[in-house]
Amino acid sequence: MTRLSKIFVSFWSRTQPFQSSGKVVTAQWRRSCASIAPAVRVAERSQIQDSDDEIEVFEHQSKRQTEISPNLTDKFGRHHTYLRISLTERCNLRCQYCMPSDGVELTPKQKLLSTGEIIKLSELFVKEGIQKIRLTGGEPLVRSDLIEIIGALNDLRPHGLENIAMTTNGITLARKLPQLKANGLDSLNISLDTLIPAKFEFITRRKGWDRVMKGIDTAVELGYGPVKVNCVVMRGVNEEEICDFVALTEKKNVDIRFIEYMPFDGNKWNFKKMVSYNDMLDIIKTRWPDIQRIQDRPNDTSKAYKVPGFEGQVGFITSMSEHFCGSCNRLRMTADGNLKVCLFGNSEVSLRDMMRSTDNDTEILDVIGAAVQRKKKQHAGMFDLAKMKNRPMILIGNQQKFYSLLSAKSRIFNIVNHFNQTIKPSCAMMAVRNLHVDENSAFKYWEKEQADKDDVTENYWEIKLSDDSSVVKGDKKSTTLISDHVFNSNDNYSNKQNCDKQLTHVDSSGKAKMVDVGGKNESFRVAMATGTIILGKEAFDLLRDNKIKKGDVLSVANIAGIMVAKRTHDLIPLCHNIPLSKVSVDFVLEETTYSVIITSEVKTYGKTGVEIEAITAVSIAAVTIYDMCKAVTKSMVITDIKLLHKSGGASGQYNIGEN
Ligand SMILES: Nc1nc2c(ncn2[C@@H]2O[C@H](COP(=O)(O)OP(=O)(O)OP(=O)(O)O)[C@@H](O)[C@H]2O)c(=O)[nH]1
Ligand SMILES: C[S@@+](CC[C@H](N)C(=O)[O-])C[C@H]1O[C@@H](n2cnc3c(N)ncnc32)[C@H](O)[C@@H]1O
Ligand code: SF4
Ligand code: SF4
Repeated sequence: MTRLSKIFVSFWSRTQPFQSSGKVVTAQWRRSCASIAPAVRVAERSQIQDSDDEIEVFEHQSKRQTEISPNLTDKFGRHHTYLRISLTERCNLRCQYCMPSDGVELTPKQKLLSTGEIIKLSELFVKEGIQKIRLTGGEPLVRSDLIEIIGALNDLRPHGLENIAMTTNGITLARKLPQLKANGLDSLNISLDTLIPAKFEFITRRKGWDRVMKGIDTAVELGYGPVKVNCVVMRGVNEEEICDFVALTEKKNVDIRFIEYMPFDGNKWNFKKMVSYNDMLDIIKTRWPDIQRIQDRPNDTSKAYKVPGFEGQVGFITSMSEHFCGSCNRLRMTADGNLKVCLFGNSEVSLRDMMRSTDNDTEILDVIGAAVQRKKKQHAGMFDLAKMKNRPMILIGNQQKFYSLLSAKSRIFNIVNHFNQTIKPSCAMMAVRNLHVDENSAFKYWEKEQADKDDVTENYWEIKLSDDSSVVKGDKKSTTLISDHVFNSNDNYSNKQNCDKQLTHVDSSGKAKMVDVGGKNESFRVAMATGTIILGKEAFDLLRDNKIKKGDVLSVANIAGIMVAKRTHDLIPLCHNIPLSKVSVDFVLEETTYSVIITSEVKTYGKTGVEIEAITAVSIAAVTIYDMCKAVTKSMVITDIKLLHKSGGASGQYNIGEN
């Protein structure tokens, strides 16, 4: 059968119940003979010969009766009724999976779409058949004209716009939502990857967990239902929290959507970090075996599930393991005005330039139509995607610029390398550790301190930064000064703590003692710790590719961390022997700094906390990595070991940065 006749059959069959994936689906979509014509023209124009199997196109029952323009119909018969507009490249978070810690180089303002241009393009698209517009970014809430834009979109309803939606990180949502709703915002998706505040700070590199939670609650209170919560699941980062997220749906009308981690330029995607739909479902089924698959909403990216009796629901966005390109109805507009017909496609056309050079809408529509025609049937598959060039999720700009931005951490790594050759390793360790305390500000402070010193004596060293070849000069004395600066602030903290509290591990005669915890109440206790080992390029590459001669480094380090957590009381003199209910040790490979970030989580139901166990697990995992890689290099640095989070017990919750 030729492709053309297949399309005819396909359209005819939509007026009948038809068979799909083994079950009968009643076609909700009705289309007049007249409206078939454009699709036939599409097929003729693109001269498609026998291609792969026909794509099933599911369209939802639209209140709108106007025809979808052929400009928005691709050669596979998919009607594009959903436009995602990125309003900005800027963001007040720095999620690890989305953007580098230093941010991305921003496009100059004059190259970004103005308010008027966004509204004009939206109108053009709506008149062609777009029924839903989602505002996204970057972070759409940082755009000051957001309320105005939503109001203007609201005015497009008579032309057929049915839904105005927004995806946000929720940081400033609670305050702004009432006005956004009043202006016409219909639906809300809010991103939240963890229920642990300290982990939020780790993932997003910023504080704000409680503000996001407040945003979610405000959205529920204002009647958004269900509020969709996006959770990108990454192995070793938050897959342990999947059930906690599901539990949230018991009392809240939220739709928690677990998203498979997707590869974008610069986000260090790695197959091992991705937790697949099936794996996530298995985890949930261990606690709720009766979780049920429920009807998806039309054109949803997610596969919907519900625990019987729970108010909300959960879903899985399976872009990697089971793509949903067959029912794709999406187009995207980047903040600098490029039309992107596929999230993973790298072909883009500038509607901004068209719009700025002509008043003729037909010319713009022709460009849109041609781009839609070029849309591929589906994305390339996760392994190929990982190798492809595509914008980072947040970045709207030039790829090379993005790559030339070296993170502060990689600058620090260069410094370590240099230190190791020129001054005492202990100084290097100190400087690195202190720069790590707050890598940006410490680095700037250090640069500022050294900027005026241009005489190089034997006590001075100089460092060439590989990103811009600039030279930073310093001396050993001032390295120590930086150390004093940072240590002092920490010392102040610990001195204060010591003043406030009596020493619990020393008796009245000054002799060390083990605290008697027999009288304490038992409670559920959790501790999380983290640490970093900087390996250097050679060892890092070998470890990443699992080619270290001694064996599978991360597996051995994982076991070492778990084992030692259980034996902590044998190693740390005054530590109690605590029955642990769980120990996990996870690793994130940081390509830019050639380092491994280790996190551990330890749980118990007992009379005393497990932070020492968590810190010990991280420490020994790091030392194990060192041991297994030392044949490759000896200049590895173990650094930044610290407690991230502690909860349970009478002393309350501790989150790094908060207390
Ligand atoms: N493959 C693919 N995945 C997408 C696309 N759009 C969104 N996603 C995935 O969906 C996740 C959540 O995106 P959202 O901005 O909340 O949008 P959405 O899921 O399309 O939202 P709804 O309109 O509510 O269906 C993203 O992180 C992606 O993983 C797309 O066009 N293609
Ligand atoms: C790019 S953000 C923009 C909107 C807003 N700043 C936010 O975070 O919700 C849109 C969605 O993409 C998701 N996302 C970003 N990078 C991703 C990745 N590598 N894999 C899967 N989802 C990702 C985010 O979690 C978020 O839900
Ligand atoms: S996912 Fe959203 S909140 Fe996070 S960095 Fe990207 S744009 Fe910002
Ligand atoms: S990958 Fe491309 S074709 Fe597939 S669903 Fe996403 S935008 Fe559509």
